[in-house]
Amino acid sequence: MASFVPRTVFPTLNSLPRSYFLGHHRAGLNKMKTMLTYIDLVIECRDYRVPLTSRNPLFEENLAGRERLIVYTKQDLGSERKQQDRSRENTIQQWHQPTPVLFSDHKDKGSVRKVLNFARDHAAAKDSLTGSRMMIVGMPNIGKSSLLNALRQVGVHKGKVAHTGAQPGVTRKIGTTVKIIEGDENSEGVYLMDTPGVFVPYVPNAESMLKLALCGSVKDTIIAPTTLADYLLYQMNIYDPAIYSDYASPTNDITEFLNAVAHKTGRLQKGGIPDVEASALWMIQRWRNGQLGRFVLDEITAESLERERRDTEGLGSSLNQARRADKDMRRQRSKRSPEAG
Ligand SMILES: Nc1nc2c(ncn2[C@@H]2O[C@H](COP(=O)(O)OP(=O)(O)OP(=O)(O)O)[C@@H](O)[C@H]2O)c(=O)[nH]1
Repeated sequence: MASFVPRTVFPTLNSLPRSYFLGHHRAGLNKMKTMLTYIDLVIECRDYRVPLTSRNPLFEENLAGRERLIVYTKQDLGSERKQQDRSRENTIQQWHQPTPVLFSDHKDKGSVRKVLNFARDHAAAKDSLTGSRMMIVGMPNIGKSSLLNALRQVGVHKGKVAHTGAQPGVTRKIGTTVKIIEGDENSEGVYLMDTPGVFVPYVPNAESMLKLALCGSVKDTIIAPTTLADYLLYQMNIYDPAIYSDYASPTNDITEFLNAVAHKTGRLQKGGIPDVEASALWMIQRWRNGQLGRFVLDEITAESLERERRDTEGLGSSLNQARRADKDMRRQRSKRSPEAG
């Protein structure tokens, strides 16, 4: 029997939107800038599955001058092969030096405690009677509010305060400031401020947009579910096609794959026609929940990290240029196909 050969490249989709920088992202970022004078530490979240793609240069440019801790969230969703994970994490930590880096899973108290210990040490070094104020920032749906809730739970044993959700944009305004470490006779304790997710102004290539959408940073209405599922199939095949063996045989054909999933899971329309869209959304959701393999989407090597730094340099400051380019692209796309907008 011929062995299965996965695709080694995903087709370039020039018509894919490359921007998702919304009004409340801009407003949120502006507000964060005005709050910066009150902040001692910025906790910047990035997604463990896309360490490169979830970097938003806007934070570095706009929140400069404050110490930063980078936390890679959703560690549990990107790890299955422990040995590889550790080596990847070491490479990431070296890349960021001297900025400190931690990895978190909001349900793992050990990893949450590491963030708390960092915050405690940082506050202690400041040695202020009025305590310490920190701000948590990151791309939409990256897990900021979940981490804030977990820090509060582990730190001061109080329940959830910030709303969380599986779609981006649950937090739309700078709002909840919560105590995460109790004070004592020397200090008032540590407070953390939640902020809305801010998307990168312009995504450098279509594949990065697919990665961000797959990880949930973009609303599911922006990219066709079958396109996203095709990208997921491409990534699953590179990782190990056996992870979907309950639903389909190894394939590079998204229609064949979704038809098989629809039949296997009973997602059929009238007359037994496979509901490919519902099947696509279901597969994407399963992957997002870690039920369809846990693996990262960004290749992490010293070279890929350096390449990414070069590619995204200056992207934050070229916001207007990025917006114009995106508008042009949309205009061209709607001329070609009215349904693609
Ligand atoms: N498996 C896993 N899921 C997580 C983790 N952190 C957050 N999530 C999930 O990711 C989704 C988004 O989490 P939120 O905390 O609402 O993300 P946010 O960054 O505050 O989102 P915005 O409101 O868009 O700014 C939710 O479904 C969370 O349950 C994590 O460490 N592991």
